Amino acid sequence: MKAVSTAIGYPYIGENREWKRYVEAFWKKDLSEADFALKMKELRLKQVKHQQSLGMDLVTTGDFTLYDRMLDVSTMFGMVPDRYGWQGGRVDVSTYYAMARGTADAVASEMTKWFNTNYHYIVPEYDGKTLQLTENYLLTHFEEAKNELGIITKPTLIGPYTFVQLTKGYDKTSKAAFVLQLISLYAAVIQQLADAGAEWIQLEEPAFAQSLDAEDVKLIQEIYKQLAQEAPEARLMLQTYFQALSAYGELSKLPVAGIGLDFVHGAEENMESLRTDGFPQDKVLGIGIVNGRDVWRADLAEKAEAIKAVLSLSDAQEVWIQSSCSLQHVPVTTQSETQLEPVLKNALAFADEKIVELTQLCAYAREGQWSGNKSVSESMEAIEALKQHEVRKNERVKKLVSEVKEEHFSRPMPFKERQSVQKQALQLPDFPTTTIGSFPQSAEVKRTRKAWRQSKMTNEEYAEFVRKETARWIRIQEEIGLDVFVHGEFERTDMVEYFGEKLTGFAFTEKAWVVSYGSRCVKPPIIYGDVEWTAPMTLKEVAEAQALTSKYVKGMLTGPVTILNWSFVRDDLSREQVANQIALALKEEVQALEQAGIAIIQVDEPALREGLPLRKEQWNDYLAWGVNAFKLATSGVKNETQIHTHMCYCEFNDFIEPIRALDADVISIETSRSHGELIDSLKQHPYELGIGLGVYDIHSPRVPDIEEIDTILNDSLAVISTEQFWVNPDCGLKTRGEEETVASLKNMVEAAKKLRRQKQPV
Ligand SMILES: CN1c2c(nc(N)[nH]c2=O)NC[C@@H]1CNc1ccc(C(=O)N[C@@H](CCC(=O)N[C@@H](CCC(=O)N[C@@H](CCC(=O)O)C(=O)O)C(=O)O)C(=O)O)cc1
Ligand SMILES: N[C@@H](CCS)C(=O)O
Ligand SMILES: [Zn+2]
Repeated sequence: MKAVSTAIGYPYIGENREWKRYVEAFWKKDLSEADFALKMKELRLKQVKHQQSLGMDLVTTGDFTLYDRMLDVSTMFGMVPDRYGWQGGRVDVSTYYAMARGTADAVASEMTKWFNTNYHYIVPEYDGKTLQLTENYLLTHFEEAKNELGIITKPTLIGPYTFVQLTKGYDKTSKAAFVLQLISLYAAVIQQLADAGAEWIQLEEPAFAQSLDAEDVKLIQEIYKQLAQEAPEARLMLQTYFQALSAYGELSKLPVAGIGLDFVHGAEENMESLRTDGFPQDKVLGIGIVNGRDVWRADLAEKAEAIKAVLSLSDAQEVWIQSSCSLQHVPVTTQSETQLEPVLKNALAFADEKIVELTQLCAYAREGQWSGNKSVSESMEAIEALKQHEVRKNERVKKLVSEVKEEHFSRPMPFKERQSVQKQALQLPDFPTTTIGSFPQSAEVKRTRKAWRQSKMTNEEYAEFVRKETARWIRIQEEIGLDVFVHGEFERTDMVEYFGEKLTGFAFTEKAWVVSYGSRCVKPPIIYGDVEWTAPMTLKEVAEAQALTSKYVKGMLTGPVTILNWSFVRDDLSREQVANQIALALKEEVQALEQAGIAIIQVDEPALREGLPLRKEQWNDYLAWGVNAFKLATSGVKNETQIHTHMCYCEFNDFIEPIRALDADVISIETSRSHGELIDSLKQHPYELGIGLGVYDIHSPRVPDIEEIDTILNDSLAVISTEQFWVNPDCGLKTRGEEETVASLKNMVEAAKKLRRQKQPV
């Protein structure tokens, strides 16, 4: 039997985030377009060569992007909305980045979460224009690897069904025209690749793992039938991931040469499908066996058993031993980490280490046995050593978790009554204005933090810097005229990493970056032990800020589910158990803030929705414990204390009920890029708690004018009453410049004042 090692994709940022530096240098005009193109090409080739040097049999191309791979497909097919002034032909790099980031004249395209990950893609917009093949970038990437390195790679692109599912702008009537054009263009791209010598072309179809109805299955069958007819020579590898393949019986018969299944996140169901329906003899089976979503070293013996079990059910003549999904969701290599304690480091595997595991498992699959390989026992020992680590044996945490009772999950007074108590206590004006938490992380803020981290500054000097920056922004907020202030989060690198550094059970890394959106990266902490609160984490900064003003300063915490979903999490406990540990730690912080006189406390949960399973039938289970974890952290406060939460980067239209279940007194949510849709949704599902719909997009340097905000506010009045109405931007302002932030917020405050005048009884 033939066995091939491969990965669905590889992280493009580079070991030292070189990719990010080049992209941002180009944006700042520190790099010319020609030099930028050259640097990108060098990086692509380096990454292909590197993966081959690790022993991988079949390296992927097309997993590299200048911003986002969904945007790559949109622009390849000429799906460029008119507002960017594109005249046809090749989509130049400035139009490409205009779509991603917006310009002074044109708002950016919408951005949202990629399935259940912390990666965000640019939502394709279909506006009825005829699609066209502008440039086959996949061919360029394939040919450069072939010609310059002599490596025949496997080009990959987001598959047509997933692309259609994630595109906005068509309706029932225009869908058929859109899909038909799209298939022909996909076929043309694929055929060109096959003609150029690509032996395999990979189509990524994570949407095949979502819940599919009969109509979806029919559409998929039509798309793939048509593709096979139009590109008959191409060998297509259909990759599904993040869950088991839905409608396996029908979809495993699609006219493709191979199918990849996720045997990590959909293992049981995929195994059951193999047992029931078998695997087509004429197809290659992709066995997604090494977890592309975690950072843990694989237990090779266990994985080998799993491969054996799959093989016994499939009878495939050729298998690919591959990652469960693209490795873009994990950092590049553990070798860059110099500070991690050995027991932990030894139990970790990032992308490069996972590739080595794939090659080892592939050799096993090929030979049917381990041949003189120490890796199996080494992996078992590393995992066992971590299991026995003291950090997993915290009796205080175990006791606290065991003492949690039903009453800890809810506030004693229902919302309506709390609302009047809080109205009385807080005495805020109608349409109170506020921000989401962070203010610009200027170059000076980042430089100072870097100097402190490198011990070039004492703790006291750094704390004094943060205090001054906070005080400056308290004055700025006073000048702007906001009603509820924030301290600005200047002490934080990242809203999750910061808490990870303060709580026990977390490890943080030096270079373990993954892309979150565009060039923005995050360094998820690693939860490897029991999570415990040992001392206040945010109190000093918030209390100092509060002492500087008579306005309320919101306490600012990241919620338990967001900390969980944006970290790499130990796999020996359930996610629910870890969420409850985090919630109990946050509960202590909430109480510390309240005792210090902080009257409004915001607990952000932007990642609650992203954690939803791909299958709708599994949503309730997840939401039950997710919502409870939030309530566990926030319900212990007095009735007068106002709990806020915040969410962003997601579709809220089907999420109003879970938001209500949080029972937060106020939620601020991102809506400016999809305001109309949320208003429609709120019409259908009235919401009675406090709510602030984001009034401007914070991803773009563009300053919204008063009229624009005014329109959004007035539209919102159709679904939100004065008693519950808050005014705020979409999200935190850490990525923005100071000047544009102040100008935007002044306009926001003016628009709120206008609304107050408009609503005043005459
Ligand atoms: C709200 N969002 C978040 C998500 N996930 C998170 N974990 N956190 C989030 O806030 N998911 C959804 C969204 C995604 N949004 C963003 C927004 C912005 C960023 C971002 O700006 N990332 C930064 C890295 C942040 C950070 O940790 N910065 C460090 C500096 C690290 C660094 O690069 N230092 C440089 C020196 C810098 C200098 O000299 O000026 C170096 O060491 O060389 C810090 O602030 O100290 C990014 O740059 O990408 C992410 C997600
Ligand atoms: N409080 C955080 C939330 C981001 S989702 C911020 O303002 O950056
Ligand atoms: Zn946000």
